[in-house]
Amino acid sequence: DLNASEDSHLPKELVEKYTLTRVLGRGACGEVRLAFAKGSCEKFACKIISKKKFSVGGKTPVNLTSQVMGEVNILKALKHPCIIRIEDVVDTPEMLYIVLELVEGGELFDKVVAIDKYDEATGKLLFFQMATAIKYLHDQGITHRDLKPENILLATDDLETLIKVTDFGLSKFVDAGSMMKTFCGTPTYLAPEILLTAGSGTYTKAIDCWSLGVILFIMLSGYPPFSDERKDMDLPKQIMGGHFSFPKQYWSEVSDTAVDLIKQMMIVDPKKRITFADVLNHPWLKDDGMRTKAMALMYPDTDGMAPPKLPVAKRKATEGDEEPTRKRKS
Ligand SMILES: Cc1n[nH]c(N)c1-c1cccs1
Repeated sequence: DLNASEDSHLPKELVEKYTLTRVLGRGACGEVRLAFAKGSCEKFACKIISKKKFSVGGKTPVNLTSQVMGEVNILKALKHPCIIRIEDVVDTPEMLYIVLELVEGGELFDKVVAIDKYDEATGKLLFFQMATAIKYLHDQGITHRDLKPENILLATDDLETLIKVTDFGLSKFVDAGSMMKTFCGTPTYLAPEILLTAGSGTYTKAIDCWSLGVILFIMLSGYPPFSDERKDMDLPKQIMGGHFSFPKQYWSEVSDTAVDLIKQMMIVDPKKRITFADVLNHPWLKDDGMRTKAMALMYPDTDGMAPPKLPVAKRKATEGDEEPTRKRKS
């Protein structure tokens, strides 16, 4: 728990509204603490980001802060049952505090480790929610850029549960040295074009499709398509060459339709890769029973009937849109 001295470092604007307690997790951009709203005692997850990550030579460029705040305000406007909601943001010269919706089912990553792998029906139910959430983000002009099982949270401990995507849209700011950070971790979920175009920074929303294809591969088999344990080929070469397979030993119980979708999501050439609109129309997801269950999880108060689709205000063109764009100079 935070002791008084740590608490004293928190900004007044945060402390007057929330009590921060134990650490829930540590992400790439800082730690996440359990927070209680004063008065209602409603529980939240407070992400604490040190701006030192953005700073160049110890100074945080003012325009970068306003860009981050601009981005955070766009994210605050997002509203989807499978996307973690931003409740509040407190900005200070040194730190950024983002108060987020709390879910208590843990990370997809830990669940797959615990159960070895998902049965196909449950994997499809969770994957459909993820694809729906990312399609919504893309329709708002936002590319996630860092999809991995750690950024997919589960609402409950049940196998068939609502999922929540988190950590979207901020990654291009938090790791200002994004090229460094992008390449300092293991590129398990990284699309080949990021490795192939390193330095030019051109990328499109299709990178999210690749990453979600890798996640689906892992959910249905229990192991990753690319591994740095391979002796004959290093990880970047495996990814850029699309060197992955579906050995019978692990894939005999998985339908050909599911395998076909993974293959289409993990096409190396982003121009040939399936789009999210087509993912959602793929035969594997043409499953009314699954969709009824998903709708009931996403819209529980409306016996699964989705609310009417409201016209979405298109964001100005920004990074990650269809045309390959130059990544923001870091
Ligand atoms: C965000 C968020 N909402 N609900 C939880 N458990 C989180 C966490 C992210 C990272 C560690 S915990």
